[in-house]
This record gives sequence, structure tokens and C-alpha cells, in this order.
Amino acid sequence: MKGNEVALKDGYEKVEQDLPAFEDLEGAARALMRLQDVYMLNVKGLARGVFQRVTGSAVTDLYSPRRLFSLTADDCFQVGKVAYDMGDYYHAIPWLEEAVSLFRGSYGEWKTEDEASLEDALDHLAFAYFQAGNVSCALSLSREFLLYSPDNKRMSRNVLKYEKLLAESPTRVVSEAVIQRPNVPHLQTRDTYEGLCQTLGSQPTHYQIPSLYCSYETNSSPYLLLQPIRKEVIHLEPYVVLYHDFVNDLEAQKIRGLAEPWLQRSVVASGEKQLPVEYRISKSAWLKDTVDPLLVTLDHRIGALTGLDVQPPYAEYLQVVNYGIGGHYEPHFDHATSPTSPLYRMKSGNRVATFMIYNAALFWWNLHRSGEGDGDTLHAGCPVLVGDKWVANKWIHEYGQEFRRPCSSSPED
Ligand SMILES: O=C(O)CCC(=O)C(=O)O
Ligand SMILES: [Fe+2]
Repeated sequence: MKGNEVALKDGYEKVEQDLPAFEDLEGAARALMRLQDVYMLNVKGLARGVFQRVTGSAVTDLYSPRRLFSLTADDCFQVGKVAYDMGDYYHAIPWLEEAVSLFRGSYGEWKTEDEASLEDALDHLAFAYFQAGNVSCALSLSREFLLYSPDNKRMSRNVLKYEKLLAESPTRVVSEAVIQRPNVPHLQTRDTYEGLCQTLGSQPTHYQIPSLYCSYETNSSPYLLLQPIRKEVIHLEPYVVLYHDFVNDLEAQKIRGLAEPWLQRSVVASGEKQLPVEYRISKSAWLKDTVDPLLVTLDHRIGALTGLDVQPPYAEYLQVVNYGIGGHYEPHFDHATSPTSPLYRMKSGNRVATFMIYNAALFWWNLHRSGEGDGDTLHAGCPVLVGDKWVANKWIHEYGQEFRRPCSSSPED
């Protein structure tokens, strides 16, 4: 190799691990398809950098960022190809359609960063349509492909095959097979979850229910006497309360700054292991109390408000979580639902309560007083559409709270 090639190779190897790899492209593609599904967005809008909701034939603008970043034909092709390679033609088709349409519009212009071409997009889209049962679309796209590459034998054979199929069964001409979105196990939960994500301010209006009240909470703690926290009871069974302005902007900024250098891909408990999974996409870091006095202050505040023991091992370190665009946490429980869960490694029992900070803080009991998990605590973090999102979790365990939250044998308590 010549000197400059060696230098180029060395330089590349130095930065290689910081460059996006296929996993990152795939993750970005999946994130876009997730936003498309959960918020019912159209691909044309997403490709232009705007969010438009499609309901039936109506298109409504949800949000337009101040600066538009559009995707190129090649970008759309790469997204479509990720779906295509998974056999997911439901998502592959609209993204490849967009790629074809953008490639057609710029035919003849050659961008050095493009990996794919109009022919590649037509080829994949034709096959995706064929797989989805739409032979007439597959045929016309294949014919279009042959205009550009008339010598392609495979495509000529496909055209003959599609023509034959259509001649045998002309009904296929109009057969617009409805392709189902790839199935996920709990469809009922999925529909409820997505419905909630789509509804801004979806909390019920409950000011007429006397048991759901607001107060200045001191919890008889000297710590809170001079500065009570505004508490709002949100729900009774399960018991959920909101503490307004639990942290101020400076504190929130500080927590983010402390966590930032330690952020890693989030994992979930799966059997006895901790694994990264598609249903939880975020980065997180654990912050010990010794990291900064602010963490000690937060523990005092949580302890004073909830009356619970939040010293290790009765509570976990603070988990700071950061979601980027498309990041999410699908419906889940915070408590262990299996006795082999790694959550029990702390030997302090299950996660009895969650204290989740996002400037305000939300508190709820995960377990009934019997120790049984409360199935009504199923909750989620909707995919992030714009900007990024931070939350911090303090999980409080069963042991150590025996006199603070007395147990009961009634399954309802
Ligand atoms: O991000 C959210 O809103 C929810 C986070 C959550 O449920 C969790 O981290 O366990
Ligand atoms: Fe959670």
C-alpha cells in the first residue's frame, strides 16, 4: 500500500468504533417505523421532516419543526430495505414507494453518498408488492425497471411470470391485498397503549371526585415543614400521586450532567439475565449517593414524602434514563413477575413502589399489601417524537418498609 492509503486506513481504524454501524442504521429505521405506527404518521411527511397524521383520507399536520431535515431517496430506500429484509412488506412498501418517487424525481443526478439507485428501489418494491399479493403493481414496476436495464434476465423472467399469473387469474389485476401490520402478542394492550400515546393530555378530568385532591404535603416531616411539596392524588387503585416541581430546573440539569458520561444502552430483566430489547429503547445510568450531595438530598426528599426507607439496600440507586427520537418503553411492570428475576439479587424483596422524577415526580405502589404484584400498574413511555426525554427512577423495595407500609392479607389492599 502507498503511504497515503496507509494513513487513510489508520485514520479510519482510529474512528471506526465511533462511526454508525449497521445496528445504528437498523435502529434508526425501526424508530421511524415505530413513530409511523404509534402516531399514525404518513411516510411522505416523515421523509420531508414533518409529522402528519393520517386518519382515513384526511391528513392533519401534527407538528413541523422550525428547520426541516428531509430524507433523501437513498435514506428512504435504506429504511424500506430494513423492513424488506425482515419480510415486513407492510412497512417496506410505503418507504420503497417514497424512495422510488424521489429517485424518479432526481434521475440522472448522481450523489456520491447514495448506495442505491432507482433500479434497486424498483426491484425491491416490485418484489415487495408481489409478496404482498399485488401482482399488477409488481408487473408495472418490473417493466419500468427494464426500461433502465433491458438486459436484466432475472427481471425479464419476473415480468413473464407476473404476466402469466395475471392472464391465468385476471382478478389479480385489482387485487389490492390488505397487508397486516406485523403482529405483536398483546394486540389489545397495543391498541390501548397507542391510543393513549396519540391523545395529548389524556388524563381524565377528575376535579369532581373528592378522593382525588390536591394538598401541600409535609407528611409531618420537619424536612418538608418550611417547604411543602404540592401533591396531587391522581388515582386510588392503584394509588398514584404526583408531586409537582419535585426538582427544579437546575437540579434536573445537574442530574442529567452527572448521568451523561455513564449512559449505556438500557436493559431489562429477562429470566435470570439483563438484556437489551426492542421494547425498551433508551440509555440509562445508575447514580450512587456518593457521586454528588444532590443525590443524598433527593433521597431525603423522597424519604420524607413517602415515609419509606430509601437507604440501600431498601432502595436502588437512582436510575437516570435518556430517550432519543423514537426511544420508548412499551407497557411493562416495574416489579418482578417471576421469582428468578435478577431484581431479587438485592435480597430486599420485590419493588414495592416506583418514584419517577421528570421535574414533577410520580409515585405509585407496584405491589398490593399482600406482596402480590398489582396488574393495574402496567405502564409505558411513549416513543419520543421531538427532542429528547429524561426521567429518573428510584425503586423502593419491600423489605425495610414493614412498619412504614403494614402488610395485609386482603388481596385488594
Ligand atoms: O419513560 C417513561 O415515561 C416511563 C419509564 C418507566 O416506566 C421505567 O423506566 O420503568
Ligand atoms: Fe416503568
